[in-house]
Amino acid sequence: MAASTLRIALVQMAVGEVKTKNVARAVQLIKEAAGGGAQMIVLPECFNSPYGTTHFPKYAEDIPGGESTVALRDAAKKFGVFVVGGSVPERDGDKLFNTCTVWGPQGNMLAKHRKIHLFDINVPGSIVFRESDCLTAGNTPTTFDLPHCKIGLGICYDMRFSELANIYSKLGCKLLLYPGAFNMTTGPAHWELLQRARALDNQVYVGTISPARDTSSSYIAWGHSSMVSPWGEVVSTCEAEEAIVYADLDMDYVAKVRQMIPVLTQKRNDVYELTTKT
Ligand SMILES: NC(=O)CCC(=O)C(=O)O
Repeated sequence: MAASTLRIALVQMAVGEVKTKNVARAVQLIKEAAGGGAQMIVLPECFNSPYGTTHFPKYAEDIPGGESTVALRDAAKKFGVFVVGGSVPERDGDKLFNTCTVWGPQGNMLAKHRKIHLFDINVPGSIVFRESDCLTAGNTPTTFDLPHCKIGLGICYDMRFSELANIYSKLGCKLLLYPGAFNMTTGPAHWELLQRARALDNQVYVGTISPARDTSSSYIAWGHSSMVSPWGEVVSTCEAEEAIVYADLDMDYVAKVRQMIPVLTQKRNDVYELTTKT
């Protein structure tokens, strides 16, 4: 494989009520994906806990130090891979966050992203959800570096906010990752559309990573973890069941797309400008 190519695995894992089983399953799937040649392995949003505001306080942990992120650190080191740990409910003093950690092959923590945009929606007759009933929002865009490229992180609802993706592209990211758990209302309508939009607008690869669908849970995830190319095409995907989605990302292709349609250098910063406050 060329040095500019990154083999990534998106782990759409089944998440149940027993935290220790979820963590053990994540480690097992990291091992399987590493065996499949993945250099970076990404887990879904809330991989250690069912997704729901009644569950978050019960499953929350300190970071670092909590059992779920310690298991990710150890797995990254044992299998010699980069691990993007989806998210876990994080406890920090009297506050809870929805937090993604990233681990390098030496067991070093490379990044920690707290979900910036909390999922508060009301679609009458379909779904009402208020993460802000128990979570606090993060305030900082998060990037980290692999030898292949800079990567930007968002968690689920963060994907709806194009400004965050635009900031990541402006910072030099060639890949954006969104562990997420869309549902049976917004999933079919918006999941792929948003992912392709973020990819096309910013001429980056975009990966989404969902839990597998569990029709017995109170919040039913849409699934369909996927990788989209900087051209806006879905290059790897799956349905709703547990799966590992592999994709070989060619970073030279990012440059080719940007050269052919150079929108990123054609911005009219004399007319408008994007800035970040952190
Ligand atoms: N976990 C989430 O943030 C869900 C976001 C979602 O479903 C959406 O439609 O946005």
